[in-house]
Amino acid sequence: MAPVINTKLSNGGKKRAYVTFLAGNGDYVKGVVGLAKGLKKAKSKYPLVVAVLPDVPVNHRRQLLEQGCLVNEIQPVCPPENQTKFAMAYYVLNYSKLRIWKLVEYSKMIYLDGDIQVFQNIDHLFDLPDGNFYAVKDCFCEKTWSHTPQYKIGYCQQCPDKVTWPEPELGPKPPLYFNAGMFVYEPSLPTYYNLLETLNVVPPTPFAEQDFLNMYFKDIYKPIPPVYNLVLAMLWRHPENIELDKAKVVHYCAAGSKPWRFTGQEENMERQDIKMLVEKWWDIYNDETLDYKNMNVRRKQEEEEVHRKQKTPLPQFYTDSSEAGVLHYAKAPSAA
Ligand SMILES: O=c1ccn([C@@H]2O[C@H](COP(=O)(O)OP(=O)(O)O)[C@@H](O)[C@H]2O)c(=O)[nH]1
Ligand SMILES: OC[C@H]1O[C@H](O[C@@H]2[C@@H](O)[C@H](O)[C@@H](O)[C@H](O)[C@@H]2O)[C@H](O)[C@@H](O)[C@H]1O
Ligand SMILES: [Mn+2]
Repeated sequence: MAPVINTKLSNGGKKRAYVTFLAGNGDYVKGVVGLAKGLKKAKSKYPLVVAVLPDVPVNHRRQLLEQGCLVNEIQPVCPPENQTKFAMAYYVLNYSKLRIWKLVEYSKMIYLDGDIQVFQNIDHLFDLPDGNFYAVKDCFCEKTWSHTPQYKIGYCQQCPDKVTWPEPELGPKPPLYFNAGMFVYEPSLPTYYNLLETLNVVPPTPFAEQDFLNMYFKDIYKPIPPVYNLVLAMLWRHPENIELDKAKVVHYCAAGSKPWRFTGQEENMERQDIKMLVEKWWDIYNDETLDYKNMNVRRKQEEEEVHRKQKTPLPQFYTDSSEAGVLHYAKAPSAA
């Protein structure tokens, strides 16, 4: 019997963090910088880990460090050789997201795509019961789904009664399917290694790692409300399911909606709600008060103000170490 490996740190592994994924030397780094600033504006109390592929250049990594991100280099994950035509050619690199299951210094993490913005605090999602995989249901109505039977018959899980699933012809209804741009999960080495082993024997499919994760976690997947991952296509496909002003997380995944390369030319990009959401993204991206270096200055000023108001001297610890010029550890009072 193999010894049970304690994959959690000795401190009970209660560390939590947000995590995103960055590949290449292109403009997605802007998405991640925007996400880092959005989490700060939403006063999240957890850090943002950025899992970067080796091809992410040093100056992009520096930008992320300057925003207070924890940059963690990961190796690519390549699916087995296959003739599959991915819905988007670059989806093949998204399999590398699977490396985030190896981040076992954290007991629970929230994964967010780099084209996501967090407009309201979602830290409470870390308190969801362990042992499940939480994510928002996707929509099958965009033409990116034209290869699927559900698209062909006009079935979508967002409105399952509109076109009922024809079991006699197509067999059982597909299980609930989530968008893999945002999910709450628990890093685990056994799960990580089993994910990679399973990937080697499962043929790739058009939505790459999103299809794979849906297959792998289908028994523990628990849907959470769309306010936690507003897939933009929902605005024109299922407006009845959306209350835009309540959206805490917006996912700029519709074709042409990436704010940092927005032209407004693609289908649906002329909509006022899309333009408003893109503008909201830029307001955060351009807000210099959210830059980490400025936040540190502001935090120091706030602390000094508190000490001034309380007329309390700085703790002895700081004055000693500054005189001694070295940091020494304050001795904990003896238990005896
Ligand atoms: O050139 C790229 C393409 C994708 N990504 C990362 O992979 C995620 C998934 O890709 P994308 O969001 O474009 O897919 P969509 O949600 O639009 O289908 C992105 O959010 C980024 O975090 C990246 O870093 N560089
Ligand atoms: O690699 C597959 C990707 O699949 C998903 O995006 C899709 C999906 O949402 C479709 O339903 C939409 O129609 C489409 O626009 C959108 O790009 C994830 O957002 C992304 O993180 C990633 O997993
Ligand atoms: Mn995305």
